[in-house]
Amino acid sequence: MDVIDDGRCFICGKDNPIGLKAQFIIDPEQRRAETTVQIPEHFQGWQGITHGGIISALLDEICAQACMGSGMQVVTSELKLRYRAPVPTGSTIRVVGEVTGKRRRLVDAKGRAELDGQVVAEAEVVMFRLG
Ligand SMILES: CCCCCCCC(=O)SCCNC(=O)CCNC(=O)[C@H](O)C(C)(C)COP(=O)(O)OP(=O)(O)OC[C@H]1O[C@@H](n2cnc3c(N)ncnc32)[C@H](O)[C@@H]1OP(=O)(O)O
Repeated sequence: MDVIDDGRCFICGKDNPIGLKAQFIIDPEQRRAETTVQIPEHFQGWQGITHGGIISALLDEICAQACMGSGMQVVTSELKLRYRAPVPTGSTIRVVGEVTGKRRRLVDAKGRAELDGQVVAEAEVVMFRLG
């Protein structure tokens, strides 16, 4: 399986006009990635509350970025999520991911989203290494 980054990812793509255009701080030694994003109003589910799928996508992406930042090309195989608190649209959240282990072609990672220092969602992710 080949994957291509053409800049149109709805989380990170610079060329996706309706995307979040997230930018990442990558620490390859710690196998860690971090981003801070403001959630636009049009990403709501319930009135005024960010859709859970958006939070999920951010946690998926940050874990993928932590893998890619440490030199591994991956796709997501499995994602387990815990939503701890609602995220109001318009708010700015910090999303952090890190690689926690490797098993043959599988890479384990975990991520968390924080609002004002409070963890609002956590994820455990299994990535599949390509190549
Ligand atoms: C520009 C930046 C973009 C960032 C993107 C963010 C990340 C994403 O959103 S990626 C997109 C979403 N993910 C996908 O589209 C992936 C879809 N899935 C697939 O393509 C395939 O299932 C894939 C590649 C994961 C595995 O494919 P395949 O070659 O069929 O392997 P498969 O036979 O299923 O598994 C190989 C081995 O790994 C094991 N395995 C795979 N996944 C898991 C898992 N989650 N847990 C345990 N074992 C697993 C299998 O059991 C198997 O083991 P064994 O060899 O012992 O039988």
